[in-house]
Amino acid sequence: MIRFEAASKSYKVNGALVPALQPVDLAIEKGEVFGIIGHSGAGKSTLLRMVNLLERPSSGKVLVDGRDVTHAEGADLRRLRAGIGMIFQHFNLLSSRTVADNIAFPLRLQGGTPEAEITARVDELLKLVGLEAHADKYPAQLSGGQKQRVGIARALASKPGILLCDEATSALDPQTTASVLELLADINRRLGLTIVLITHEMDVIRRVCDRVAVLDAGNVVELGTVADVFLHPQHPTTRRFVAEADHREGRGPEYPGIPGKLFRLSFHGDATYSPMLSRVVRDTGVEYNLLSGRVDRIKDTPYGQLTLAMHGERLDDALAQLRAAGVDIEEVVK
Ligand SMILES: Nc1ncnc2c1ncn2[C@@H]1O[C@H](COP(=O)(O)OP(=O)(O)OP(=O)(O)O)[C@@H](O)[C@H]1O
Repeated sequence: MIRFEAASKSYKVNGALVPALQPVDLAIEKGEVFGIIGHSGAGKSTLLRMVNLLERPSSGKVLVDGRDVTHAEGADLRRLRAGIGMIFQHFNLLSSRTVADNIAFPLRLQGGTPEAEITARVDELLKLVGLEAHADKYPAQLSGGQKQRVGIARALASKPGILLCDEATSALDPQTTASVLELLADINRRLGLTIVLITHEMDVIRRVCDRVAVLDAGNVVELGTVADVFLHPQHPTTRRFVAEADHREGRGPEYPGIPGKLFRLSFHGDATYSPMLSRVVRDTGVEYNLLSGRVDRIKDTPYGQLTLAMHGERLDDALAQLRAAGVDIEEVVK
């Protein structure tokens, strides 16, 4: 539904062209929540803003719903943008307008919608984002989380098929972040909306996204389902993001003198809650020390990750049994 075909971007700085994004090939499916993660300056905003042509690619193409929109102008561009909502880190609300008027703003700007219809739509959106009681307040009277809810309602006013989220939770505390992400997941499920979000936090990706692209210095260096990328990060940049999200320990020097080899065991889905480790340990007689562990969720699916030091004569057998039961095992170099 959204395709980048060798889409690149360079900016003119002091007369010289500076590359921000190398040619990117990427397909984002209808109805998925797609995350783009990268450090500051990696090119995330540039890539996101090419979807609604706030930035035009310097080369290559952008296709939305199968249509090449790279050079869309005038009415075509307006139609494209009406079908794509956007929310921002700092909400970008109009401070002199009430919540209801902020939400109604794009419909009034667009024109052609009768006022009674606008009022009904605003009521519906206020309910969707849980702000029924705040319609007549001004942005300054709202918390950050409430402001972002207004931003979301406003972005959905013209019933877009795509929602772009530009660091939408970066200015919010962890609890408010969780509730806004939950709202986005709910909207995705209920309205079948395609959501593309950019973030520098792996935890945001883990909570709501189906797939993720990792950007590094203008290149997509890793792309896959969140479970694959989160549990088996390949690129050094991805590994760093995952380690930050995990507060992960388990690298050699922290465990001097621990006998055996170190392994990271990853469980995903039903395997997470099955007692297979104790079964295998009993059966093979291997010994283990638990060095670190975490059980959590990737979107709606449980996962677990344990770092163990294991030793025993039948270690290979134990590893083979665990693998056969669907556990991913990675040896950690001490
Ligand atoms: N309008 C512009 N003019 C010149 N250079 C730009 C412009 N916009 C972005 N850049 C440069 O392009 C590169 C990518 O920027 P971009 O904003 O896409 O990265 P980002 O990953 O979104 O970073 P951040 O997380 O800090 O917003 C950076 O080096 C940035 O300085």
